[in-house]
Amino acid sequence: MKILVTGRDGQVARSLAERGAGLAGVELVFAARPDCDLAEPGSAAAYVATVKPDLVVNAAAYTAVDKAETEEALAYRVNAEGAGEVAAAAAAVGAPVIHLSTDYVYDGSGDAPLTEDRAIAPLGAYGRTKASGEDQVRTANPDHLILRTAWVHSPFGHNFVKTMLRLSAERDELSVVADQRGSPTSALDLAGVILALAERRLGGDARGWGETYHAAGAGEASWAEFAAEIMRQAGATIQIRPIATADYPTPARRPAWSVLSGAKLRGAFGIGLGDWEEALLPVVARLVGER
Ligand SMILES: NC(=O)C1=CN([C@@H]2O[C@H](COP(=O)(O)OP(=O)(O)OC[C@H]3O[C@@H](n4cnc5c(N)ncnc54)[C@H](OP(=O)(O)O)[C@@H]3O)[C@@H](O)[C@H]2O)C=CC1
Ligand SMILES: Cc1cn([C@H]2C[C@H](O)[C@@H](COP(=O)(O)OP(=O)(O)O[C@H]3O[C@@H](C)C(=O)[C@@H](O)[C@H]3O)O2)c(=O)[nH]c1=O
Repeated sequence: MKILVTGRDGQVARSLAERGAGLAGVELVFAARPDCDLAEPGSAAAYVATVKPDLVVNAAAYTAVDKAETEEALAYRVNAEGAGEVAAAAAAVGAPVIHLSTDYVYDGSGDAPLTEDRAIAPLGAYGRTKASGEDQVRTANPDHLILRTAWVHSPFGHNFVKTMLRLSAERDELSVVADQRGSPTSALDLAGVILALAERRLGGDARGWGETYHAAGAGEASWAEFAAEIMRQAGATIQIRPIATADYPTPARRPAWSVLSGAKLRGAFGIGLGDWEEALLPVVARLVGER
């Protein structure tokens, strides 16, 4: 069985490569950006038609949250139209698609873990383009799973854990927002869940497909608490100073509350991600070890 993953060099794709290496009966094919460029109409269709996968994971995306405020047309092309084209290309070869979306489709209201039936209302351009991407995937390929994840970190690419570790080597104190709460997620754990879902589907069990699920680390944290735990695990002595969002101005607005409930995914498939603090341990250990 052949699984095609777009966005070869991203955090989730590289985690899929690591977790999926040596899986019996599964061939993973990774599409690099030039070969399957979601910004180029027709590129995904041609690539998918050539590879003829049994299942597609769309892990490619425009993920620069602040930059998207001034590049929304490009972000829309990649995250909305491009995602729709990947899903349509999968449908054309009879393949189901697993598409990744984000907690930034929510407006940040709430004080209990969000469930998937909550109305979406993105605050920024990135979230808007991802919300539209969900719709385009649903329309283009009814045989889909949309997984909304959040606050993704890994030993790969760019992420908050790497930023915090880099800054901790340069400063004595770090100011980090304490009034945005969410669900830190290890891309490695997420990859394990994606592969489990894909294997079950390729084994012929399509129950639970055609739906949207949350797939994020269990528990919750503010960015400041996330940063403090990163420092604790890294053995760094730097002080994390909790601040308000207003004291850390950014071009894009971010949700104040985007803690995601994993109950629907667990109910449908009996799987989910573990506690975020535990999932962070191997990531921090690897990154500290690489220094
Ligand atoms: N990172 C996070 O915190 C979160 C991510 N998500 C979602 O999860 C998914 C995976 O995210 P993650 O792995 O972290 O993202 P990354 O930013 O690490 O990787 C995204 C990949 O997409 C590629 N890409 C960008 N533009 C294009 C394009 N035009 N055509 C083809 N490929 C392109 C990038 O290529 P290049 O390497 O050349 O830049 C990169 O390799 C995305 O859908 C994202 O929206 C959801 C919630 C949180
Ligand atoms: C670097 C830094 C950030 N912050 C704040 C800014 C922001 O509110 C929060 C996170 O900042 P970042 O810009 O690193 O993270 P951001 O790019 O907003 O991360 C998001 O990426 C996209 C792709 C998603 O889908 C989301 O789930 C989420 O993971 O931390 C500080 O308070 N202090 C700091 O020193």
